[in-house]
Amino acid sequence: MTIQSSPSSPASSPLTPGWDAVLLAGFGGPESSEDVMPFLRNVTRGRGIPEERLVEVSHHYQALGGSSPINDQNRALQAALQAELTRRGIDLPVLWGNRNWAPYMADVVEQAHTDGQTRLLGLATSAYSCYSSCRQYREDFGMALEKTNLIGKMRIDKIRHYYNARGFLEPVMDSLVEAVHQAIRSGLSAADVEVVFTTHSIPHSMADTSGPAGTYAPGTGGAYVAQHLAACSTVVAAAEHTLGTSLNWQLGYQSRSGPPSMPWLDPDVNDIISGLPAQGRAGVIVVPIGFVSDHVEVVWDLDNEAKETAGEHGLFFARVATPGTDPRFVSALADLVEQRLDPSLPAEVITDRPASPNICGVNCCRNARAVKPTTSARDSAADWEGTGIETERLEASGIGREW
Ligand SMILES: CC1=C(CCC(=O)O)c2cc3nc(cc4[nH]c(cc5[nH]c(cc1n2)c(C)c5CCC(=O)O)c(CCC(=O)O)c4C)C(CCC(=O)O)=C3C
Ligand SMILES: [Fe+2]
Repeated sequence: MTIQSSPSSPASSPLTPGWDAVLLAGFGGPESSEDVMPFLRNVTRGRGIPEERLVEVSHHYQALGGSSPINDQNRALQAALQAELTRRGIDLPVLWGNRNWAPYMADVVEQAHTDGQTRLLGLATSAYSCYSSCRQYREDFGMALEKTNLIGKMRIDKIRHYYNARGFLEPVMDSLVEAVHQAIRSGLSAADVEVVFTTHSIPHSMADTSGPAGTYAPGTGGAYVAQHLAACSTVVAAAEHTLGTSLNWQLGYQSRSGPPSMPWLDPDVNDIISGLPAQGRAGVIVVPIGFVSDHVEVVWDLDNEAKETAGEHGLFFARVATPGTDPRFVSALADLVEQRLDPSLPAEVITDRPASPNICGVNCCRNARAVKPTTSARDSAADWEGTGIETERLEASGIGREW
C-alpha cells in the first residue's frame, strides 16, 4: 500500500492537508567538553536553576567524556524511523532538530522550507504530557517559525503523547522480565526485589498543569503522574503474567534540579533505594519508564548514582533498558505517523487511559513564565496575543488546525 502523503495540489502550501516531512524533535546534548557549559546554559536559560546545580551537572557530562550519547541515539532513531516509513511505502523524509544543541530546530525548519517542505509533522522524543515533555516542544516549533520569519509560510503539527503505545511499553516489559530472571539467577526470589520505576522529577506546578489525572481534558492537573502510573501498572501486569509471580513496585523520581524551596515530585530514587533493606528487600530493579533512550539522565543518574546507592546498601541492582531503537518502538512511532495520514485508523492504546488528542487543548501543559509562541494547539493564536505577532497571520499559517 502506498499512502499519499501530499495531495496532488501543484505547490505545497501550509494550508493544504497532509505533510511533507516528519520532524523528530530532540532535547539535544553536548558532543565535546567545550560544548558542556554552553549546552547547560541553553537548557536552563530563564528556568531559575541555581549555578551550583549547573556546575554539578557539568561534572556528570565531563565524567562521560564531555559528550552525551543522546544525539547519536536520535540519529539512530531518525534512520530507523525513516527505514520503517519507507518499508511501509510512506514517502516522507524524517528530519531531526533539537531544543538545546545543534542541529537546532530553527536551522532545520529553515532548511526544510528551502527544500520546499512547508507542512511538518513533529514527533517529540518524549512520551508524556507536561510543560517540559509536551508544550516546550511545541514552543520549539513556534519559536523556530518566529525566528526564521516563516509564520504563515509553514505549518508544524505534533504527534500526540505515546506513553500508552504498545511498542513503547513492550520492550520495557521484556527487559524487566529479563532483569527479574537475572535477580533469580543471583539467588534472590521475585519477592526479595523492589521494582522502582523512575521518571524525571518536575516542579509540582508543572505536574499540576500537565492535564487531569482522569479522562484527558486539559487544564486540571495531574496527568504527568497518572500517565506514568498507568504505564507502570501495565508493564507490571504484563511482566507478572509472563513470570507467573507478583512483583513489588513503586514509582520514584530522579534528576531533581530546582532550588530546595521549590516543591518537586518525590521521593527520589536514591531515597527509595536507601529505605529498601528496612523493608526486607535484597535487590532493586530500576526501570527508567520516563525516557525513550539511554541518555545522560539514565547512564549517569541511574547507572552511576542509583547503582552506587544500591551498592552501599548491599542490594542486587539491575537497570532496565529504555526503548531506544527497538523495532517495536520504531514501529509504534510509524503507526502514529500513519494514524495522522489516515485518521480512519484506530489509535491503539494499552493502558486504561485514553489516547491523548492530536491537537493540544487550551492551556495544555502551560507552565512557562513567559508566553511563547507554540504550534499544534487550539490555543496557539491566543497565546500570541500581546506579543506583537498578528493573530491572523497565525490563523493563516494553519497553526491549531486539524486536517
Ligand atoms: C520532564 C523532563 C524530561 C523528559 C522529557 C524529555 O525527554 O524531553 C527531561 C529530559 C531530559 N533532560 C535532560 C537534561 C537536562 N535537564 C535539565 C533540567 C530539567 N529537566 C526537566 C524536565 C525534564 N527533562 C526540568 C523541569 C528541568 C529544570 C529546568 C527546566 O525547568 O527546564 C538539565 C539542566 C541541569 C539540571 O538542572 O539537571 C539538563 C542537563 C536530557 C538530556 C540528557 C543528555 O544530555 O543525554 C533529557 C533527555
Ligand atoms: Fe500538551
